[in-house]
Amino acid sequence: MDSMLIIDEVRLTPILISDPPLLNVQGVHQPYTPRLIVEVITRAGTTGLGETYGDRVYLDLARPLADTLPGHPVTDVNALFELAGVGRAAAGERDGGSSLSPAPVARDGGSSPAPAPVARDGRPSSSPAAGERDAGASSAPPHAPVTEAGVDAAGLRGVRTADKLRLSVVSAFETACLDALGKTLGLPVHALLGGKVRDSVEYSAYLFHRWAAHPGDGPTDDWGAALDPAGVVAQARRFDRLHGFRSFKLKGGVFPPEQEIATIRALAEAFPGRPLRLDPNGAWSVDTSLAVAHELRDVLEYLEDPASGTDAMAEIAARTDVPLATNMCVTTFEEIPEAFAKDAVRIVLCDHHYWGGLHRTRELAALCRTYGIGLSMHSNTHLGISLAAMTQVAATLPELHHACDTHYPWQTEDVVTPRPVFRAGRLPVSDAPGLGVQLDRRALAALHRRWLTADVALRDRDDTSTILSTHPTWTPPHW
Ligand SMILES: O=C([O-])C(=O)C[C@H](O)[C@@H](O)C(=O)[O-]
Ligand SMILES: [Mg+2]
Repeated sequence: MDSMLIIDEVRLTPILISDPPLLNVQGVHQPYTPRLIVEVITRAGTTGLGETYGDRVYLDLARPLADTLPGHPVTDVNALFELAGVGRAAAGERDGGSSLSPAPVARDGGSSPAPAPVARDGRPSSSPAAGERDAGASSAPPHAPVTEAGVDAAGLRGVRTADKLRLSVVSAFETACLDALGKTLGLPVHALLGGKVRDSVEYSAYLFHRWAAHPGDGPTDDWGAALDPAGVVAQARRFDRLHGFRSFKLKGGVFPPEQEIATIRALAEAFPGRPLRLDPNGAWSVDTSLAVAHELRDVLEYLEDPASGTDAMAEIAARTDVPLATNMCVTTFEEIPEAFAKDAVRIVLCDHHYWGGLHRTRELAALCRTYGIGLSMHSNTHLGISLAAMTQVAATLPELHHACDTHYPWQTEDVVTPRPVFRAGRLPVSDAPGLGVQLDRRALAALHRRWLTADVALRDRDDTSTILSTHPTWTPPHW
C-alpha cells in the first residue's frame, strides 16, 4: 500500500454551533447544538474531513475508533464498520470484546465515563470532557433508552440502537477517508463513488414554525416568529428570494392539524404548482393522518411520517393515494423487508449519517430501485462538510427524483470556507479533489472554544428539556 494513503493521525473536534429556535414535535432547538468534526491526516500530510452528530454518546464512540485508525489506509473504508464494532452486539459475546471495541453504550442511555480532555499538539482537544448529564442521541427524547435491540420509535430519526449510533460515527470517518483519498488522487468524491449523473443537486426549503428569539441569552437573527400560516408563507418567500428553492417542506406536528393544513393551503396559493411536503414526525393517529391526507391530496408531493411505526404507516398508505415518505420507520437495512412488504412507504429519505456513510447510501438507493421505492434525502442541523458529502453522494444517485432536505440555510456559522451558495435551489457538484471544501481553522477553533466553555448541558441536544425550561406544562403533542 502506498504510504501516502496511510493514516497518520485522526483529530476529533467537538463544537457547538448556533441554531435558531425552530419548533418540532419534541420541543424547540437549543440555542447551540453539538456537532463533531473529524479530520483524518495521512502520512503525506493530506487532511480529509468528516462531520456528524456531536452529542457525547457519539463522542464516546468516535474516540476509540479514532485511536484504532493510524496505520490503516484511507482506502479501507469497508473496515470501518468492524473497527467501530457495528454488529458487535451479536458478536460481542463471541469475541469477548477486543481492544478495537468502542466504549460501551449503557443500556440506560448513558455512556461510559470519558477520559479527561487531551490537547494534541496544542490543537483542539479530541477528547470531550466527562458528562454531567446522561446523553441521549441528538433529537431523541432524553428519556429514550439506547439498547442493542433498539427501542424508541418516537425519535425524530426513528428507532435508536447502539448500531445506529455507531453507523452515524462511521459515516464521518468514511467521509473523511474519502475526502483524503480524493485529494491524494486528485479526484472528487463522486468519482470514487462511481461518478456523478448530474452537475447540480436540488435542495428543498426547510420551513419551520419558530419563535422570533430564544428565551434568555442566545444567538439572534432577523427572521422573526413564524407561528401561523402567514408567518410560514413569509418565511417561504424569503427562502425563495434568497436561495431560489422550488420545493418546500414544512416541519409539522407543532400546531393542531387544522392549522398545519391551512398553512400548506396558504403555501399552495402563494407558490402554485410547487412541490410541498408536510412532516409531523409521527404526531398523528391513523385517522388524523387520513383526514389530513384527504384535505391536502391535491397539493402534496408527499406526506412524511404522519404516524409512528410501520403498521400505522401501512394502514394509512392502504387508504390514501397521497405518497407517504419516511425517515422514521425505515432508517436501517433491518427495517426494510417488513416496511416494503407491507407497502408502508413510497419514498425513503436517505441520510448518509445514520445509514452509515456514502457507500451505504448507494446500497440503500439500489434496494429502493429494486423495489420501486422513491428516494429523497433527510437532513438534520449540519454544516458545510456534511452538505458537501450530501451533495457528492446525491450527484451519484440516478433514482433521486425529489429535492433533498437541508437545514443549512438556518445555520449562520460554518467551519468551511467559502460558504456554499444555492442558486435556483441547487448546489453545483464540485469536481475539485475530495469533497471540495476548505476547513476554516479559525472558525473551528472558535466553535470548539464555545463547546469547552458553554453550559455542559448544551453538549447533548435535547429539544424537550429546552422547551420545558420555559414552558413547564408543555407535553409532546399528539392528535
Ligand atoms: O425530516 C425530519 O424528520 C427531520 O428533519 C428531523 C429533524 O431533526 C427536524 O425535525 C428538526 O431539526 O427539528
Ligand atoms: Mg422527517
